[in-house]
Amino acid sequence: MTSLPPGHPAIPSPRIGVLLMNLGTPDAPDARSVKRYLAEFLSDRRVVEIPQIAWQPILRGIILNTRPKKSAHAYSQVWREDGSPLAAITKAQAARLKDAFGPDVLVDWAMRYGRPAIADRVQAMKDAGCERILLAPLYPQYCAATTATANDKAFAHLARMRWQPAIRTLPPYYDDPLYVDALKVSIEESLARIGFTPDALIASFHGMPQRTLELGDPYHCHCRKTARLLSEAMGRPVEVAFQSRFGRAKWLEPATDATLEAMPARGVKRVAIFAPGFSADCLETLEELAIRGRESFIEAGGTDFAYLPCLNDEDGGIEMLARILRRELEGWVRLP
Ligand SMILES: C=CC1=C(C)c2cc3[nH]c(cc4nc(cc5[nH]c(cc1n2)c(C)c5CCC(=O)O)C(CCC(=O)O)=C4C)c(C)c3C=C
Ligand SMILES: [Fe+2]
Ligand SMILES: [Fe+2]
Repeated sequence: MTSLPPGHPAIPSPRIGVLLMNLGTPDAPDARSVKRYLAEFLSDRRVVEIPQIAWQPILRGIILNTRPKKSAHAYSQVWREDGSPLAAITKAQAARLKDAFGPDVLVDWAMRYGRPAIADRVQAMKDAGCERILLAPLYPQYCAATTATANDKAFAHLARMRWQPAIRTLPPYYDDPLYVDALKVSIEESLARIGFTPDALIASFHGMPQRTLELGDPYHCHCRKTARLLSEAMGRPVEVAFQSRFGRAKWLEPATDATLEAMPARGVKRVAIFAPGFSADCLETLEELAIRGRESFIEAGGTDFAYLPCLNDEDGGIEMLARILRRELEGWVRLP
């Protein structure tokens, strides 16, 4: 607190908001909800970079008539009592960070697609008196299809305000020692629990089209650097693979599924796989890696498979997020 002359009324500290933003998820694991979610997600020009005039007929005519049923089944396999894992974990992260920052900082969470909507939560912060807001896309590696589109959505809402709050955005933290160390500690703790010594460690990142890399998106380099720093920190090799291919275009390689299927023939029969690009476990980790990845690895002749969880709302991950967010709040508020 700055010291005030005697008798001067206390100046209320401006309220600060921290908005955690993640990708989004359907409201329920049924085809209707998934269709609504995918229609919004896959109409985002940051995500599918094909001219809308060519893309919308494919999306509306084919994809939205076939994919929702399949995806809904996948979601139903990982759905929790408190909802979609991505939403439940992001909510828990916000609750824990609230405790870390004390009463001067309002911490909330929102999703780029679906609910809670970014515009609604930015408006709620403004209505609560936040004059300064830190937008925090929870993606360690920058990708226009994730980081930029989340920020865009917040800015689109701010564009409608006469009296805007001041804004900062959390930079990507793919090479931050705090992040790399949190990953190392979490992975080593998980490895101590799985009951076997893996022949290989695989870092599986979400993929994106190869063309996006050629157009200058730094995502691929960010993923590679995270894996290199992690491998150096752990003193052991970490293989990189890219998962969740979507559509017919060429995506980043090597693909996680092909990597897992090829390993047993190379003599790699025990693997541990983790997903450092996801700040919370979700469909892509719990279903694609932990369920389908295991099945295809064992079918290909593997003997032991372990999926190691994301940082989620565990102590190490929350402490890391609190510290990187705190750095961005510097000068805005004196924190406990
Ligand atoms: C972490 C980074 C992510 C990048 C990069 C990314 C790119 C990307 N994704 C699609 C298509 C789909 N992704 C889907 C789910 C999904 N994707 C991410 C993260 C990234 N996506 C997360 C966290 C999730 C999980 C959401 C959940 O509810 O748990 C899906 C939907 C599920 C399905 O039907 O399979 C699609 C589709 C593209 C085209 C893309 C391009 C750059
Ligand atoms: Fe995705
Ligand atoms: Fe690269």
